[in-house]
This record gives sequence, C-alpha cells and structure tokens, in this order.
Amino acid sequence: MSADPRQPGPDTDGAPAGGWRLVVGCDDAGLAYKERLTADLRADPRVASVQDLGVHEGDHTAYPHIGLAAAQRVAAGEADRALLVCGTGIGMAVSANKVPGVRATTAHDSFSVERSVKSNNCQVLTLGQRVIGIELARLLVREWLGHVFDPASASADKVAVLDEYEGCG
Ligand SMILES: O=C[C@H](O)[C@H](O)COP(=O)(O)O
Repeated sequence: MSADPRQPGPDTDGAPAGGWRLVVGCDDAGLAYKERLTADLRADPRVASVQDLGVHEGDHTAYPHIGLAAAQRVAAGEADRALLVCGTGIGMAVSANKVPGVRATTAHDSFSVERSVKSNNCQVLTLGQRVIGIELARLLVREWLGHVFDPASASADKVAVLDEYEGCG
C-alpha cells in the first residue's frame, strides 16, 4: 500500500489521482442520510473533498434549489460528482438533470449504481431516505466511488448523443 492513501491502489479503484471532489446535498426529507453519508465520505481515503450544500437542521429549502446548485458545480468542473438525498431521490434527480452536461439518476441497488456510471456516465447519484435503509445507502455510496466510466467503451457513443443534443460535446 502506498504511503499516500489517495494514490490509486487496491482500495482506491477508479478514484482520480488526487481523490474524488464531491458535492453533497439534501432537502429536509433527506437530512439524516446526508449527514451519515457525508461522514462516511469524509473518512474515505478515496475522497479529496466534500462540499456540503445543505440543508442543515432547521433549513427547509426545497430540493430543486439544492439539486440545481450541486449540478451546477459539477457542470462547472468544481466537483467530480454529487450525491443528493431527498425523500425518494426523484426530485433531486429531476432537478440535477436540468443542468446541461449533467446526468443524474436515482439508483437503489448495486447493479443500477454500477451501470449509472459505466453505461450512462452519470456524475450524480440520488438516494431516497424514505425508500431504502441507511446501511444499503452506505453500501451503495461506497460502491459508487469504485466505478468509473470508460470513454473507450461501447457505451461512450450512446452518452455522446446526449452531449451533442445539449451542445456540451
Ligand atoms: O422528490 C421529492 C422528494 O422526495 C422530496 O423530499 C419530497 O417532496 P414532497 O414533499 O413534494 O413530497
């Protein structure tokens, strides 16, 4: 194992050389999970930084404000990926997908999380606090960071259609 835990190695599959730069966010329906998952991410050696856009206790900002703000940071290249939590995950995904160049999805099983990256090059994962248990959410987020999109794969041309449509290609 390298002395620098952020260097690629057996436990850091897929992480960028400097570690993942992440944004997290939630609405009040996703607050408890966002807090737990953010703590996990901050303890993960594959993660370089976690920017928490809220909400925090007592803040009732609606999900579109947080979802859009997080996706804008990804689109601007300020973050590699975003993790967003609301009641179902759906509102956050719908919101983040409004930002050109961003591909967001709710995924509540391992296979879908993997394919959201490897097939669809999604930069944004959304979870529903009212849908899955916290331990499954934690597992999915751990796995999510291990998956990377292969631009030489057969999936790349399919994703490129979306970039061309949006003028981001
Ligand atoms: O997708 C929306 C989220 O689940 C949100 O947390 C709850 O939205 P609602 O209060 O409009 O049902």
